[in-house]
Amino acid sequence: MANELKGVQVFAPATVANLVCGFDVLGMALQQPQDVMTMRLRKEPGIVISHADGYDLPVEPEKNVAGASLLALMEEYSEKVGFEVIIDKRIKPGSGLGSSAASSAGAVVGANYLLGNPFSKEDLVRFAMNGEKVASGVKHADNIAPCIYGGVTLIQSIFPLNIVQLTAPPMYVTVVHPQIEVRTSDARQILRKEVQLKAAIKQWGNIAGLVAGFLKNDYDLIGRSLEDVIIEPVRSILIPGFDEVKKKSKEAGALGGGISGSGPSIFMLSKEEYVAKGVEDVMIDVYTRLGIEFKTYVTMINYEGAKVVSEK
Ligand SMILES: Nc1ncnc2c1ncn2[C@@H]1O[C@H](COP(=O)(O)OP(=O)(O)OP(=O)(O)O)[C@@H](O)[C@H]1O
Ligand SMILES: N[C@@H](CCO)C(=O)O
Repeated sequence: MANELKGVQVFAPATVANLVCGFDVLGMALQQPQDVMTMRLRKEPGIVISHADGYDLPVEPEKNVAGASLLALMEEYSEKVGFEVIIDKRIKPGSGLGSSAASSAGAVVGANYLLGNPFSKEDLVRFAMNGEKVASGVKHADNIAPCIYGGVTLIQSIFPLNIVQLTAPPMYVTVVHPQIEVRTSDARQILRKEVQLKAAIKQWGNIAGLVAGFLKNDYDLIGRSLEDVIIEPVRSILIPGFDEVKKKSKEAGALGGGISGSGPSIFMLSKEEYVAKGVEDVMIDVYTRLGIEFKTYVTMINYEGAKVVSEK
């Protein structure tokens, strides 16, 4: 039954995909930043998108990731419906913090609520993956799943979709976003298509170690497993200051970290808040010296996914 309310406000969190070693399979939701969306049911079918931010993103439904995700949802809904969507992005597009996923996930979470929740979370991930296809050319769910489920998620399989929610201990996350844009589509194109067996063995050992570390609340194991021998060596050259930030953050006590999603943001995990703040000082120092504009966040893992926060 469609909700008779005029509209809802939805918050959709930033996410860190890959979590260093888990390319396309692991992701985590952050408490900050979060996109804000206002959604209403329309009397007429169709999608009307507008923006309350200065990013000049497309308004055509099939070009905007929110619209593409809603079109997929509408195709499976039993009746003809229409939505109005106002997007206020607080997660900069192309940041590597799951900006596209937040719009895709937020749109389908809001629509589901307005329609009286006919769809499961897994359905919503499936719909929102159509947005990722628009943004990066490929359907992947490592930002979408944590954005919808919250916490840390594992995409065990994408076709058929199998999402595993992982428990994870509280962690502080320090993020630096150098203000350069790295498009996910470009950052995927530069990757090698073949992997050496030796590197693959190292990588799947690290993925298994990281998942075990989360489930066992074992911070040392988490730290030891935050290593990527396949993707990071190729992509990190797109991010000035990457090696220095990583090295000095670990010296400051961080468990470890790496490229957030496809970059350019870098994230580091810490067990304690004072360490996370010391890591932020490291990041500020590196990017100030490099003369590159940047933004930092000290935040935490977010155990909640995108949600309706108020009815309007
Ligand atoms: N509503 C939207 N929000 C964000 N990006 C959008 C939206 N609609 C279309 N796009 C397009 O998607 C691209 C941004 O997605 P991209 O995946 O490159 O960045 P990201 O989501 O910040 O990074 P990552 O997926 O690595 O975390 C841009 O080309 C942008 O124009
Ligand atoms: N797994 C994706 C996340 C970015 O959207 C990548 O690294 O390309």
